[in-house]
Amino acid sequence: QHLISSGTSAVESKPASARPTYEDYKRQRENFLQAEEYHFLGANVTLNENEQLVNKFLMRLKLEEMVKGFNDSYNFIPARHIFEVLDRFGQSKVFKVIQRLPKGGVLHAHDMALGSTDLIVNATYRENLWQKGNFGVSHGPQFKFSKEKPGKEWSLVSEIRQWMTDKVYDAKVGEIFSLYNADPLNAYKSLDDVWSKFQNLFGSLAPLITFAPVWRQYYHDSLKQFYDDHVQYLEFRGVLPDVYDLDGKIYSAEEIVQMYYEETEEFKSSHPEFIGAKFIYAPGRFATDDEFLKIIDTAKRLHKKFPTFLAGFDLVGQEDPGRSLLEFAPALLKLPASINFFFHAGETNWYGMKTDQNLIDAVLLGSKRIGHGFAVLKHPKVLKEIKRRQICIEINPISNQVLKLVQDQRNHPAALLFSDNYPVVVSSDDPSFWRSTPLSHDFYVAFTGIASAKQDLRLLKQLALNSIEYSAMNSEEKTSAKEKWSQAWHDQISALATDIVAGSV
Ligand SMILES: O=c1[nH]cnc2c1ncn2[C@@H]1O[C@H](CO)[C@@H](O)[C@H]1O
Ligand SMILES: [Zn+2]
Repeated sequence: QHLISSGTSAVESKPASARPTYEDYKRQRENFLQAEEYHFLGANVTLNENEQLVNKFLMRLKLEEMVKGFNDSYNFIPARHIFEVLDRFGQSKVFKVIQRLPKGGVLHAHDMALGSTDLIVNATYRENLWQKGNFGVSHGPQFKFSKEKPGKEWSLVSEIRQWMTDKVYDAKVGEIFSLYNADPLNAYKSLDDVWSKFQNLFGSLAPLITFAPVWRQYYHDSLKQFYDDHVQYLEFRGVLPDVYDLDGKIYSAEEIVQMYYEETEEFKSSHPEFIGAKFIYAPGRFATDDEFLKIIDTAKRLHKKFPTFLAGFDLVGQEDPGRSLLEFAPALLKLPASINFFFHAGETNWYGMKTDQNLIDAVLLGSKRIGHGFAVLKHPKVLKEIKRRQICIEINPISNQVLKLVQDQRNHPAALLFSDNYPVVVSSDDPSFWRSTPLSHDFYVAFTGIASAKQDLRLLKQLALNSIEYSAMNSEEKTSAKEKWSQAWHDQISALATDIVAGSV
């Protein structure tokens, strides 16, 4: 009898008193494997002729890389820390194909860590920038834009650049605003250790990046980098820090979101293939009750002023020491139901603590998507609910590695989500701080390191489609987004197919 196609499941059928014949066993085995593939994320996707050609090529490359890794996992990029293998991505042909594919949208990324470090370096070439202190081993100087010298210990960056040389100065800035370390496994002793450096990065970067002209430019240039990585849509989280200018003006939350909105509109009109961007207001989870009252008020005001550009609300910061969703629940439940929740939850290695319980609260509070959900496998009932309610899990593989939840991507819990068609998207969280591209590095790691060796182009296509489906766009926006993505996908697949036939890829 067939294990899968016959009505009786493996569990229902009694253990055989006799052993199966070899033929029966082989047939059952065949059915078993087929059933597994049947459940894969992407299994429902069909591929046309060109896509099949690209798929065959891509799978040959993927297999080559996997066989090399299977023989010696030291050769396998996803098995190693990204900082040890950053230059190896560029040598991978699979990576090159992934770079060219339209990947849909990034639904999980953060305001001050979107664009590459170059953008931060560029900002330090602006006039009126001052610094206090020197470049140390673990931290940099303080920065500030100001018409006048802010105090005795401050010097003009333009003057320091003269004696230091631009080359040296740029390199120092690049080092300071990144978690990159050539020896990452020794550099960071624990998750808390790397998180403290990570959190400090945001703090020290803020005075540089929150200068209004830089704020706009950084966001605009980041969108361009996403676009160049074939990402056509973005939903990003932001804390809305104090943005300032040379006249001493401090911008309100509304004014900051207005800047994002204007830059997005401008970018859309100069890049017609770009679908757009939305903003998720995501202040820190360390807020006191009093601060949270103000946060709630800001969320309501922003929701009123930007009913579509504001996608929703989230809370950010290290989850283990941070306050739990349960603590905020009374206030959160009073927010109008039209404000979507996109909570970070279960970004932890702990089990049975308040952190992984955030997953349950995220579900019960009606979160539309869950950021990371790293601990979700430990909560089968949550797994059931996210499928039933179609709550999308936003996985960020490289973030999880750099922030020390997983060392070897083959151990990433999202493998289960990929094996059983869960609602899931792949995102990059803070690509700036790990020197990765807006999405290609994470897609590559997910495709080769987390997914089954058997999962193919259909997985990548499904992930792109999911990023539209589970976005905060309304149905009309989604329809037009799908058109733009389909067009780009079709064009790139055709171009790839041509290159493959010509042997030029
Ligand atoms: O993966 C993450 N989990 C939780 N918080 C994060 C993550 N990445 C960035 N931030 C938080 O986002 C703020 C900037 O928007 C930062 O303050 C940082 O704490
Ligand atoms: Zn995040």
